[in-house]
Amino acid sequence: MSARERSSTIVVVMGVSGSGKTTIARSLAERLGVTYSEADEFHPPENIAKMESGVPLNDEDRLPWLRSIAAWISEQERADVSGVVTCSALKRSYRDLLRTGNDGVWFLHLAGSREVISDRLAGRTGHFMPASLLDSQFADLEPLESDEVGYTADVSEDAEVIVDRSLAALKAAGRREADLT
Ligand SMILES: Nc1ncnc2c1ncn2[C@@H]1O[C@H](COP(=O)(O)OP(=O)(O)O)[C@@H](O)[C@H]1O
Ligand SMILES: O=C(O)[C@H](O)[C@@H](O)[C@H](O)[C@H](O)COP(=O)(O)O
Repeated sequence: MSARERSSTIVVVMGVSGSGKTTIARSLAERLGVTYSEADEFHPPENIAKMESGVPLNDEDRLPWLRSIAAWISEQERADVSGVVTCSALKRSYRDLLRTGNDGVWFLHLAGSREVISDRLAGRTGHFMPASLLDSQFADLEPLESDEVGYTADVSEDAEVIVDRSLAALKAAGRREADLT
């Protein structure tokens, strides 16, 4: 389907662990009135166990996980349904995999300093991801590039401000869902 024919949008909320993906994605999905999905639920159990034990995932570990998320996105697009999904999508090659064949993908990168994000992880409880993996997340991170469709938000802002700015960026990009908010 060409960009002109495309009508649904899938917002992929990306960034390192603790950047606010879950917080922002939930709120964005609610404001847009669209379906929401959490990337952590697509990990095979061995990936979760690996992260829990303090070992970062590598490209090989992430491949089946990214393929499952891409399949979810394709399903929404085939049904012409819009949605929001969290996915760290740290590397450009991961994002290429997610957008290939999925014309409606629009990335929202939650970008911030190691200091701010590490403070937030220190305050988060009940999550399998250890804060000790944050350095490896930053080492893998390749920020959203200028030719990639989407928007980069500053995580030091309040969540409501990030959501408002993201909705404005979606609207500026001509995505119909944002007109309804
Ligand atoms: N913009 C924000 N301002 C302040 N705290 C935030 C913001 N976004 C997220 N948080 C808090 O930071 C922590 C990590 O956010 P979370 O949504 O779990 O990130 P991720 O899903 O990327 O790991 C949570 O405790 C959350 O409440
Ligand atoms: O690619 C990865 O290394 C993981 O997907 C990782 O980026 C993700 O962040 C974890 O699943 C932790 O979950 P949170 O991002 O929700 O902290």
